[in-house]
Amino acid sequence: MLEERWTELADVKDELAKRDWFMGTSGNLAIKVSDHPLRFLVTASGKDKRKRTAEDFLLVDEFGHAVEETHLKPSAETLLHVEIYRKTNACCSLHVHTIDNNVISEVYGDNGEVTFKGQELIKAFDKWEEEAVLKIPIIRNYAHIPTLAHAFSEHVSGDTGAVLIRNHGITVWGRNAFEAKKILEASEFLFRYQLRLLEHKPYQLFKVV
Ligand SMILES: CSC[C@@H](O)[C@@H](O)C(=O)COP(=O)(O)O
Ligand SMILES: [Zn+2]
Repeated sequence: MLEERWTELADVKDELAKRDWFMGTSGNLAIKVSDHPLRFLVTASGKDKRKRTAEDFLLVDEFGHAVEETHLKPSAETLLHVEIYRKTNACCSLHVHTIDNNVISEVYGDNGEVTFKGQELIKAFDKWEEEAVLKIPIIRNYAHIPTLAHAFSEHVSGDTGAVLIRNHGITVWGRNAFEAKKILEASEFLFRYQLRLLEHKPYQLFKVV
C-alpha cells in the first residue's frame, strides 16, 4: 500500500514538473495511506520537486508529524493537507505556485473569490448543469502556517475542491491522485483563459457574474 501510494504520488509529481509548476522549491503534494489512524505521505520540505529521489516523501500522522525518526522535514504547509484529510474523504492534495494562479489571486483577491461561468472545463469539478458556476475562494497568505491552515480550513468541504492563496498558489484535493490532478489542470486552464480574456475584454474584470 505504502509503496503503491508512493509511486502514484511520485508519478503525479513528475507530471506536474513537466508542466514547470515547481519553480524554485515551491509546491507540495500529499496522498493518504490510511484512515484509522490517519497517515499520509507528504513531500519533504525545501526540496526541488522536479527531481525524483528516494527521499521525496515521508509518512506523517494526523498532526502532520513524521511517524518515524528521520532527518527529513515534512512540508512547511503540511497543516493545510491535514485540514483536507481531517474534513473530507479526499485521498490526494496538491499545491503549486504558478504565475497564472498568482496573478488571478491578486486580480480577484479583494473579492475573496474568482467566478467562472460558461466554460466547458467547469465539468472537471463535477458540475454538469448547463449554466454551471464555479467559484474558487481566495484567502490571504499568512506567514504563520497554523493561521493559514485555519483560514484555509473554512473553505474545505466536499471530497474535491480548490482554494487560492493570494500571491502564493493554489491547493486542490480529490478522491484520488487522478482526480486531484484533473482539478488542478482544469483550474490552471481556467486561470490562463481568464487572463487571456482580460487582455481582450478588460471590462470583464468588473463584471459580476
Ligand atoms: C520557497 S518556495 C515557497 C514555500 O515557502 C512554500 O510555499 C512551498 O510551496 C514549498 O514549501 P515546502 O516546505 O517545500 O513544502
Ligand atoms: Zn506554497
